[in-house]
Amino acid sequence: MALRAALLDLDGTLMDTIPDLASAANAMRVELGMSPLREDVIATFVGKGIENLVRRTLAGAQDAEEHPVGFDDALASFKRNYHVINGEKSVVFDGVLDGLMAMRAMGLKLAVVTNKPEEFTLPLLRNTGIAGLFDAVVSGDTCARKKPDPLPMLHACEQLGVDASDAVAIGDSINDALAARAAGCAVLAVPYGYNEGRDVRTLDVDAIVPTLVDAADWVRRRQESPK
Ligand SMILES: O=C(O)COP(=O)(O)O
Ligand SMILES: [Mg+2]
Repeated sequence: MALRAALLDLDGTLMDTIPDLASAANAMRVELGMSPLREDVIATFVGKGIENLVRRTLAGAQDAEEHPVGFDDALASFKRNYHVINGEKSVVFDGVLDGLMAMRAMGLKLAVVTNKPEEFTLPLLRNTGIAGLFDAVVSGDTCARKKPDPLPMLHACEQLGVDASDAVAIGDSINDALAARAAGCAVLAVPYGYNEGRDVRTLDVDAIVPTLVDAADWVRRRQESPK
């Protein structure tokens, strides 16, 4: 079967959002009387949604307690700070616009499937001018469960009116790879994102593509000789 849709991860795949996420995370730590963390350390905390980012930032480590003391205040502080700077230093990665346009030209429907909550996702897509390229947006709080659960991928396919087996998910992390596999989608990974600090070569994916232009080429080849 020919592919009919692509499901794009946001943080680490479409956009480099680490400068803004790290600023908000560090503003939160400073408000709570803690010292700021290095940006590259905070980058390893991104991927499982902002509640996890806040937990990990409070702990200064990936393994964090489920309900640390002061979590609600910390989350409120993070959100307040992130609303102020969301998008300020975030940039669309090289190849994203050309890759998305190539996929659209091939007739694919496009959706964003991100763990970022909708209140941050929608303004970010609008302010960077790429919102109009997508037929659907599934955010971290759209469904009852986030990636790595398959639900957001399945919901995006439903919104686009395609079977999950006719969609390719493109992401930067284990959360995308697990969700896409469990949903029955094809799955590609980009190597330039975050993946919680791990090498993307450890992921179970159909291919690693250097950019979204290469992802579009992979789709084109697959349409020419379907499996
Ligand atoms: O919010 C996160 O933790 C990561 O978001 P993503 O799913 O777009 O990578
Ligand atoms: Mg990501």
